[in-house]
Amino acid sequence: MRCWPTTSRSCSPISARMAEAAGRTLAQALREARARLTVPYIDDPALEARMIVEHFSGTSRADAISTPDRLIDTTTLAAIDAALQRRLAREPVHRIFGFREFHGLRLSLSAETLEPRPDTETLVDLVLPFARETAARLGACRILDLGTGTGAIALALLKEVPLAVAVGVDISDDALATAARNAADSGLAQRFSALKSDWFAATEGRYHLIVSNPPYISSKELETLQPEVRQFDPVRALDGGEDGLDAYRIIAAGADACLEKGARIAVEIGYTQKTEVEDVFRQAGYTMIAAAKDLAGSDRALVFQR
Ligand SMILES: C[S@@+](CC[C@H](N)C(=O)[O-])C[C@H]1O[C@@H](n2cnc3c(N)ncnc32)[C@H](O)[C@@H]1O
Repeated sequence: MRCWPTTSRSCSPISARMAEAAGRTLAQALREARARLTVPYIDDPALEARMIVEHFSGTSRADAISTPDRLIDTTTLAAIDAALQRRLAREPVHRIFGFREFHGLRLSLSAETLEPRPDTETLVDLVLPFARETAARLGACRILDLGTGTGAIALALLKEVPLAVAVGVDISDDALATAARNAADSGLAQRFSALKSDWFAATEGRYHLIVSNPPYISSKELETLQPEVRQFDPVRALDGGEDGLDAYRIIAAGADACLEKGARIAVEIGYTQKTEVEDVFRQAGYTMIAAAKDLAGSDRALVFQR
């Protein structure tokens, strides 16, 4: 662009305004987003930049390769810019989007739901054969999901086991509303009930399978969590009490009254907690019959039976 000698202003503000008015190409938007996200606390800036740009521009990886020169309009650029600012303020990408994929389901998030983690799919996969076998043998599998949050575990099991029904318990009204919405959005509402309860306090009936990813971080560890977790996941979903085991003790002590004969209890655990959680359930009369590690090779899910 030509700068007229009669003006004392430098060229760049005019260039910036013109570029803004004209938008950016997809390749430019991706490059700029990656550069902005290149900060010490983001492990993979290229990946996160791509997720944000693709989400707000409605483009795909294939578009970035086949049509890198396509123009991104200024409204979309403003949305990308706002998302990048939120990410730089440590908000996780899926919180910014408002949803997260879990076991093939798209789950909405809300203020009081934990963002479901891929590690939790380990628990789902570990109990699926039992849920399928129970449903095939009895014509039903009744599942109780304690601390359901978005409904992630219960809904993933319902999706895979058409004869199963589930009750998702939570103490948070916001989480229960989100779980119910996720059930409806996933076409699973007829087999899912959201129940407000302090663990077992309001539950009724007996179940073939209890599943839970309870809060399991010790209270003193909470302060050491990265800001993405500490500031954006609800504390009630994280805080497991002084030693992180409070919820396991409550579940182990209260499960018996809710279990059918031969029923199982499956819990997610923190990667250092296998022995302690096994002890908690052993003292309550249960035997550990299966355990699984997550994709990183850490202990992640345990299954118990009387
Ligand atoms: C770690 S989050 C798990 C959420 C979801 N199941 C998942 O795996 O993504 C724990 C959940 O337990 C719920 N919770 C905490 N205290 C509870 C209580 N006393 N009774 C019932 N649910 C509780 C929280 O609200 C939160 O949704």
